[in-house]
Amino acid sequence: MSEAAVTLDGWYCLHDFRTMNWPAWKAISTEEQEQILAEFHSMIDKWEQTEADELGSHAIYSIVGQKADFMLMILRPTMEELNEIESAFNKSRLAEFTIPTYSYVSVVELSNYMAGESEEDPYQNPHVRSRLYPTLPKANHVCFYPMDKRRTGVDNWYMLPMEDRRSLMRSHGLIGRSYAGKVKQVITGSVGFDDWEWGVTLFADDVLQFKKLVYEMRFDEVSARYGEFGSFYVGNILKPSHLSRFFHV
Ligand code: VOV
Repeated sequence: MSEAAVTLDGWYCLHDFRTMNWPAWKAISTEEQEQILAEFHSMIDKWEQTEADELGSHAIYSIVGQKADFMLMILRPTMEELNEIESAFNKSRLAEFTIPTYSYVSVVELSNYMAGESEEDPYQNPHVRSRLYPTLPKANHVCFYPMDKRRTGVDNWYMLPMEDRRSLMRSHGLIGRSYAGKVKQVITGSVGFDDWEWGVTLFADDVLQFKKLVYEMRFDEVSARYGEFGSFYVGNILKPSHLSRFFHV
């Protein structure tokens, strides 16, 4: 049996994708739309307070293409809190005008492939903590997709010796690092939680950097040989101050 990777696990994560029922939204009065958006704004105000208190984080992006109109990404210390937020949104008036199209449940994950031999408790290390409990960047763009590592025939990631996986991940990390300052990644683990093994959420101010990074990684062995990918979602930041423009019909 291969040595299992040991993970450090941070905040729980929900990606919630919604499509707007624009015909229904258009059918109500402007006044009613304003009341509904005010309720949504007060929900976001609460999330912002939680983020300021460093007890969670969130991101709201409009999604380009027909897979969804917008995405809520929520990070919280417990699965119960994620569920409460999801449920509060579903009970809000705005939700009556949305159609759920996709969701993803996971937890922020760091693996020990790059970890050194240290006696310290990684959960006390400020750098590790900032990655396990991140304040999501307010970058112009987001890119989300779920992925697996292959388990077929000779290409079985889970049967590779730890040392081989470590060296493959080192090469992966080097490519990633060359995008420092351009793309920020949040890797969330979802084994036992959702249909794929990881969620990959990338943030960038220049949307083209997603394509460049993902493409470059396709040629790197860990992605070329072992990566399997789900649907990609790409979008633009939806700042609270721009919500009325987004919902204006
Ligand atoms: C923005 C750049 C970037 C950087 C710097 C980076 C670095 C690193 C490091 C150093 C490590 C290992 C330690 C840890 O931190 O966990 C990882 C880990 C991981 N990555 Fe990564 N990755 C990036 C980016 C990045 C992308 C774009 C993808 C998608 C792959 C692709 O082909 O589309 C990805 C995937 C992953 C996954 C699924 C894991 C977990 C693998 C496992 O088997 O456990 N990742 N990653």
